[in-house]
Amino acid sequence: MPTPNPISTPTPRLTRASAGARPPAPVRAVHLGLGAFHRAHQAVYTMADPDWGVAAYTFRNAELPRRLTEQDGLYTLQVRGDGEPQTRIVDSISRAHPGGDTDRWLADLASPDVALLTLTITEAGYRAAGNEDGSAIGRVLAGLRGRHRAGGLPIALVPCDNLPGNGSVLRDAVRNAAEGEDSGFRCWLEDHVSFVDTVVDRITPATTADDAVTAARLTGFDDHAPVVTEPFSEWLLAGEFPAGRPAWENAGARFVGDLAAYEQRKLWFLNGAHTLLAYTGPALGCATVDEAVRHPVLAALTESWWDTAARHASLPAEDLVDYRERLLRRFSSRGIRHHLLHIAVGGSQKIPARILPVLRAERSRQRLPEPAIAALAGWLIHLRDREVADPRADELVALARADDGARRVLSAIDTDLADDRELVTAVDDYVDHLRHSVRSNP
Ligand SMILES: NC(=O)c1ccc[n+]([C@@H]2O[C@H](COP(=O)([O-])OP(=O)(O)OC[C@H]3O[C@@H](n4cnc5c(N)ncnc54)[C@H](O)[C@@H]3O)[C@@H](O)[C@H]2O)c1
Ligand SMILES: O=P(O)(O)OC[C@@H](O)[C@@H](O)[C@H](O)[C@H](O)CO
Repeated sequence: MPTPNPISTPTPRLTRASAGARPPAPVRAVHLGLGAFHRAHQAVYTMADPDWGVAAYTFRNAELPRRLTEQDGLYTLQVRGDGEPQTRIVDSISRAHPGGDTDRWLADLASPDVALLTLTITEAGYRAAGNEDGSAIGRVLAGLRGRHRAGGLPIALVPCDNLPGNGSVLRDAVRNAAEGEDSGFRCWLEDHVSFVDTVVDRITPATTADDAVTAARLTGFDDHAPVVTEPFSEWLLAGEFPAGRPAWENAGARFVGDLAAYEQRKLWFLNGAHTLLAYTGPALGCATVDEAVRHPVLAALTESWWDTAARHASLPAEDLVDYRERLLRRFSSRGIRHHLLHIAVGGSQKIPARILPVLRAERSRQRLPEPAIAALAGWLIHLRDREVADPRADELVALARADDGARRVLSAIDTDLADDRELVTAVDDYVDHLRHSVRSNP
């Protein structure tokens, strides 16, 4: 006998009403660069303080804010370790807007209720000058100008991108962009705008179509904007919040006096290893971080990178041992499929902060550290063979494809290293070595 068809009820769309969520909190924080990471990190910390709601803006994307608006700002966070994912409905985004909604942006930044602006605009976002049409820095400057005119209440700017001294980098970018402005506004910027330094950490890959299917299975809601992330999360901040801030510490954020040692640990050990794997992994046939750290050659290179970086790091050796062990577990997790080619974007902005400080320290001791050379050689292959997404792509691809490509590419990021013949030869030899490895392990 045929089994009768079960009566299927449609999965309800995720909204505040269907999920029984609280009404949106009043907007007191603005975010620029609404993507996966903001939703897995800052928005989750802000949930710990129900008095604070976020108005979140993308840079250009209009689709994500449309989906989030249809869901009253709600979305599912899937936290994936090695077992069944845990889910959480995040409700701190009160409004979502496309970056092109300029009137709303200016009104939000001028609002006396708004006390802070967080940013995830990628490393490249800090490069573009404020006067470049529609640049992130230009938008921030326009917002601050409007705030100054509207009464000039103080505000904190909180960059959450993986850059050394991200608060200072943002302050310099805003100051430079404001050079032609009137002195009243420039003085207000100095006195009333605080630039907070942060170290942010939570591995959050780009969302895939399957993630929505899993979210529906786990929560019973149809969610068009889910995010997948890992269990680990860290947020360290140093700076002033002159108009107040959410109680982010309730969710584990830490406010510290000096970030330098933590920043070095994060950028060298986590992001440096990611950068190394992003450029060597694809050359050895690996697509994701977890695959790469299971490849014996890449696993050995990663350990060797950490040994090399540890020789020059400021934190005590025992802290670094713990950190490395935990990193290896995070990188190996099968719950997170973190694509190497996604991490490979923007090498010209990342290599100088993550690989070169260690390389310079090693060269000053006449050592040729294999993992740093491997990262540079892998980057060269990437520039020669792949479609390159980098703010300096045109220039770098042309340099990489020239006869003495290694020297030329190095000269674009550090002229002293480009004059180091032993290093240039080692990078060239490593390119041959990687290409030979691919041929031997197709
Ligand atoms: N994803 C992570 O694991 C992670 C962890 C720590 C820090 N971060 C930081 O967050 C950033 C964003 O990561 P994500 O996962 O949200 O990426 P995403 O691709 O989901 O979103 C990126 C956001 O940045 C905007 N953007 C892109 N180019 C820009 C530019 N030139 N100027 C201004 N804005 C720009 C995009 O429009 C989008 O809103 C990263 O670049 C990194 O600095 C990410
Ligand atoms: O574009 P990047 O290199 O800044 O980021 C890619 C990953 O290395 C990064 O997003 C890490 O997952 C993150 O920094 C973990 O906290």
